Amino acid sequence: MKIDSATFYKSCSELKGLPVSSLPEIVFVGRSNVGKSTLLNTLTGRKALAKTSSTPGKTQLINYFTINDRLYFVDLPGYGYAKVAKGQRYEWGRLLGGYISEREEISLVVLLIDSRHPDMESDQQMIEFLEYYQRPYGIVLTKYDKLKQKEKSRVRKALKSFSLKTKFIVNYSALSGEGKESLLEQLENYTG
Ligand SMILES: Nc1nc2c(ncn2[C@@H]2O[C@H](COP(=O)(O)OP(=O)(O)OP(=O)(O)O)[C@@H](O)[C@H]2O)c(=O)[nH]1
Ligand SMILES: [Mg+2]
Repeated sequence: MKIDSATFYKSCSELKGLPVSSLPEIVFVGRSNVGKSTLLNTLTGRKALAKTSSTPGKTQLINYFTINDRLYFVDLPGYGYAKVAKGQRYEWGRLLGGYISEREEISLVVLLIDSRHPDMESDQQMIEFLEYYQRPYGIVLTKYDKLKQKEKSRVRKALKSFSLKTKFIVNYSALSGEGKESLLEQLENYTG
């Protein structure tokens, strides 16, 4: 797909605040700090569309962006960040889990996994969750620029053992732009 326009639409702190429109939603999930908001910015070519931070836990709400006036990209709070207060973690988990399991408009979940750590338990749990609720999902390996050559061949192997139902695996670097075109091509199939 080609992105002609991308604008912030709204933030939701509760499931009942989600938009009532029936546009398809492509959702970006992953551990805190994996690069979800950064990916949204590089993918849309809008540097400051989504707020990013080097400190985990930046995105705390469900953020909607309107793409080409016909679908939404949705940026979610990350999971797996131990330093977040317990009550807050519970709250995010509830929001995240409720959204993914119940939201009918979701056409694809893009699961971002740090290419340096492809075997985190929380990511495996997310994959199980997605498969349980029969959500179509694809995997993006982020921060690919940080990998050494030797590590690159190891990553996919590690992933393949537990992510059998993924629609795609794309290597992505926000720094070099690697993976951007192939991810856009994959997303084309889920624009409704
Ligand atoms: N080297 C490198 N750094 C990246 C890449 N993508 C993201 N980062 C850095 O990773 C950090 C976290 O990025 P965010 O996009 O804010 O991460 P997030 O997943 O939205 O995090 P939360 O909102 O806390 O869940 C920032 O310092 C980014 O600059 C990448 O492809 N390569
Ligand atoms: Mg974020």
